[in-house]
Amino acid sequence: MKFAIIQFPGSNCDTDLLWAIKDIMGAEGEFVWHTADSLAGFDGVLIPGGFSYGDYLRCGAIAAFANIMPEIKRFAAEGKPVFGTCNGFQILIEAGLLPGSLIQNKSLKFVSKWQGLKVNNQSKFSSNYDSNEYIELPIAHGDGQYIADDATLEQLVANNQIVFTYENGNPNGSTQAIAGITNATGNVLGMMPHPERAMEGLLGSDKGKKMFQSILDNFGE
Ligand SMILES: NC(=O)CC[C@H](N)C(=O)O
Repeated sequence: MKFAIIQFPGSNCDTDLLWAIKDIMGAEGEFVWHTADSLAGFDGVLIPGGFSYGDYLRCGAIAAFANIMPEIKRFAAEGKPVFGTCNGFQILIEAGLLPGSLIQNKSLKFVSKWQGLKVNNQSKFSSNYDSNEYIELPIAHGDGQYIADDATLEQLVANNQIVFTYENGNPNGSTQAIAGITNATGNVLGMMPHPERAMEGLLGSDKGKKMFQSILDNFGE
């Protein structure tokens, strides 16, 4: 599979994502600048973290109108995998590809640490994990508090769209401790934690690998 890693002014985990998908997972990957208008030849989209456009207006709000976004929306509508971590999650929400909102952490403070998570393995992005597996991944954000109206939350639960929830503390005050969700059709995933920073034991953990392996297994030929 060949993945497009979308770069915006202010992206900062783009190289980590490319390294994760290419060097660790052995798939193909290439950077795509936000002004591009085609994803021809790609099988998946990875949107990195960072501070696109300096987080101005709201995190992800300006990136959601980038030239490449209509193409990412087409890609998502065709059922191809679209993944966003941290600022990538914020961009997917601002673009309307995922429901709800991400607002400032309840503490009003930026939080950067390893965070416990529980994994729901009933998704195409998590099927390689054990049922309810406990993992720890790095988080680093100021605006990670997930909120949504009651109808949206009910739909997320009923449709099994909540993939990652915080365990051992809720670092940003997210509703129902939500850390990552998919869209209704299960091919777009956004999450605040950074699996691309947990790809080998030497760096603290390789628990992020199962997420990328799930994408390769479930969306590859
Ligand atoms: N690490 C990130 O991607 C940060 C996301 C966003 N800029 C925030 O502070 O919430």
